Amino acid sequence: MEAATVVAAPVPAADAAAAAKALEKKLLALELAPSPAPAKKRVVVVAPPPPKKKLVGGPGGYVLEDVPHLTDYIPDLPTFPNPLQSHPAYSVVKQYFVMADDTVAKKIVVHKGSARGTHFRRAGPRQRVYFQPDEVSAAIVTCGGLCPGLNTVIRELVCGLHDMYGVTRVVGIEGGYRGFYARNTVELTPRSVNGIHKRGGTVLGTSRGGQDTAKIVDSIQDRGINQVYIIGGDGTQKGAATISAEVQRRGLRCAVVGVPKTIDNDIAVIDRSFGFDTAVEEAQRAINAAHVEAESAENGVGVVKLMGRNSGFIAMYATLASRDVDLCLIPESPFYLDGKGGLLEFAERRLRENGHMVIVVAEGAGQDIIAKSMRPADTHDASGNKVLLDVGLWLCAKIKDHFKKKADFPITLKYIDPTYMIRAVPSNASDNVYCSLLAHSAIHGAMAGYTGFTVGPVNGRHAYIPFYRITEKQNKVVITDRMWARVLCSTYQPCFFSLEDVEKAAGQQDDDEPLVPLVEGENSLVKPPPPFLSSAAGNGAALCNGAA
Ligand SMILES: Nc1ncnc2c1ncn2[C@@H]1O[C@H](COP(=O)(O)OP(=O)(O)O)[C@@H](O)[C@H]1O
Ligand SMILES: O=P(O)(O)OC[C@H]1O[C@](O)(COP(=O)(O)O)[C@@H](O)[C@@H]1O
Ligand SMILES: [Mg+2]
Repeated sequence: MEAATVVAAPVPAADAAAAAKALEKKLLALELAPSPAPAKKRVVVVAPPPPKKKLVGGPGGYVLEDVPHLTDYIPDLPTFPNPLQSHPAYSVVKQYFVMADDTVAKKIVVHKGSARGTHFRRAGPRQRVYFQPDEVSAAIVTCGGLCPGLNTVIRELVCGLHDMYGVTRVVGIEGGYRGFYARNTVELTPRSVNGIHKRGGTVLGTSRGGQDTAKIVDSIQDRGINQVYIIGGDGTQKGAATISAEVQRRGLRCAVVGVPKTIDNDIAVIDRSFGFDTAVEEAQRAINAAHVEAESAENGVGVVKLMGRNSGFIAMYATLASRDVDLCLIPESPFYLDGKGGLLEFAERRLRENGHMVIVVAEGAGQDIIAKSMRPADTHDASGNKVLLDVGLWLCAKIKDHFKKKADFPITLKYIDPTYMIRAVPSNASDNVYCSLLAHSAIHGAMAGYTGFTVGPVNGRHAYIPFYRITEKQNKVVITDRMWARVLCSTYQPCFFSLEDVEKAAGQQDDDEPLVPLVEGENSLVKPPPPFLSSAAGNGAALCNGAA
């Protein structure tokens, strides 16, 4: 690679302090808010200031958003030849080691004349490592909600460390973050984890909340742990970032590595999260059941609730895969029930046309509209995630009420909530392979002395991504992207968009993607909208009414 300039961009301490203060205020407000079922006591996270961002510039607008390295804060660390060099399986592999300065482009589609843009450090084994196998003491922890593949990642971390690098000291932290200081560790060996990938859940247990960074790092220090593998979602990765910052502040020779987990696929930057593929596949069984029930009844309605707190990816992909779904509702796309272009009008029309319909609803959909007719629970879980109102039950009640008023139109509605069943299954074949690659990439990074990163595929190539990149925003379905259009096109459901929704979605769209000027006419989403899109509907704001 061409000569690069190192530009260290410090995150202002004031920002970190303000963020910690805002979080404290938020948590305090939650603590004071009346709540019918108070959540467990939450621990306020007083985060150490995050380490400086490592940005490396190059020609043509090339930017490497690099990850920290142990040598950034511990000079003169000795290095050793990578044991893979003499490994019978790997030594014959041509070009097994990655080039030291290989990077992975965040954007794979380029436009003529555009800058080379953001890159991340390529994952993979390096020729020199910063740990001797017999001095490694690794710990693995799983946090947050369950997700298919957790056990596979645990297994592959243990076996990968052992088989590739000869590491024998690996412990599991039980019950999530709080297990660092509230529980004993459990020894993990290739033998003890051998068959765990065939089981759902996590053999280590998991939890929400219980985040005390200082105590966690005390435990890391006291136990002599020098590689920590933290498997979890967006909340967990935020926790990992604070742990990593504290480890660096204390000058510990300890690599802190995040492995992204979330069934919701809501983690930014990476192509997808493990368990998502399994979840979409498993969701098909519920949708099939709903379809069979709906088809077999007079005016049958099958409603399936799927997971997706803030991001509707499971619902969207399950809908596209199934082809039996008439209506897909996701958190990112607000909807309304009554009036022209509303959900109930659409349901009636679809039932009259087809005699049955299937609705897939993500658990985070319609929260605003439900809150208008239902007292919000106004409570958060131990990690600070908002507890959702049950959109599935609410929607079923609304549909039943609507058709009850129509004596000549009896319906049969069946509601299926497979959410926890889906989350509890073991990962499928493709997720299993993916989990192995994630685990191996994580190990290579830690052995090479990198720290403070989450591992994951970016445009198909595994990369080391700084924590701040993963935690700064969630991955969401962009309703003005082509993928959501595919859903609308396959279901012929109303799009319910208001101009406000479109503008909001446009703000979430990738800045790097220029709007292609149409050869003829205007882009339909650029104001003013064509007359057929602006027909005032139920709430007077819908852009299109789905009268397909
Ligand atoms: N902003 C945060 N800072 C530090 N730790 C956090 C933060 N948010 C969540 N955590 C911790 O991460 C763990 C998992 O978070 P949670 O949101 O429940 O699940 P997930 O990681 O799957 O999103 C919990 O132990 C929680 O205390
Ligand atoms: O009942 P729980 O354990 O709080 O889990 C419910 C939540 O967990 C999830 O499955 C995954 O969320 P996380 O990735 O944040 O753990 C969400 O879809 C869902 O809202
Ligand atoms: Mg989460």
